Amino acid sequence: MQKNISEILEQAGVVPVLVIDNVEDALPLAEALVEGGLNVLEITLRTEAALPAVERIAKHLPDAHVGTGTVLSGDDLQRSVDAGASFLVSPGATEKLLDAAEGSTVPLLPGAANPSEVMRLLERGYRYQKFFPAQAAGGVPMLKSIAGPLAQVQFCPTGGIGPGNAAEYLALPNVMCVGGSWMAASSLVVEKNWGEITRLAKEAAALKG
Ligand SMILES: O=C(O)C(=O)C[C@H](O)[C@H](O)COP(=O)(O)O
Repeated sequence: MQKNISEILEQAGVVPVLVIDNVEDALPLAEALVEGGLNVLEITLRTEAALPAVERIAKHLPDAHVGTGTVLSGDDLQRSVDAGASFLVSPGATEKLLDAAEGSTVPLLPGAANPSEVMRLLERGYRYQKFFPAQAAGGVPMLKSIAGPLAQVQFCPTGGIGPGNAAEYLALPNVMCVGGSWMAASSLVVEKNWGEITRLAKEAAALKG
């Protein structure tokens, strides 16, 4: 259910959240990010190209840990596992999704946005959670407040995080990594500007401290 997810995410520091429109971009994009020092990649299931992209990266880039994001259902979960995803990320959590994840060997990082959601996930055994949408749901002050009563939970905040505020999140004791799309903006992917993506990835990787 969540076995090994902390090892994958803690060493990641920053997790690029990717929207891939063209499967041909998958390998050069992943290579550019790995070259910049970011080797844990989340590919959102928002495009037709997402699952073929996961397959390609899982097969050809052993240095990368590729997972899927926007996992909303048991079906999304199964298709991700079949494509070779090594972790699964959901923006929230439903009972149906959590039931489906119980039988999965690939770990799930479910999302929570407030203390009740965090507690519900804890009841289901999830000590590692995505905090989404991080900035809109209260950002760094919210995570500091949650750390009081719910200190045992480690978060990967995502949503509205960029080079200007990522370090502030990463400095919190209850943050194991942050996620974000800034180092692989769609304009850079459309231009195939892999060099700039590597440069931004290097900057992001340096934030780990
Ligand atoms: O698709 C999912 O599973 C999500 O939860 C959404 C992503 O985490 C955000 O889209 C990334 O947010 P930005 O870095 O603000 O672009």
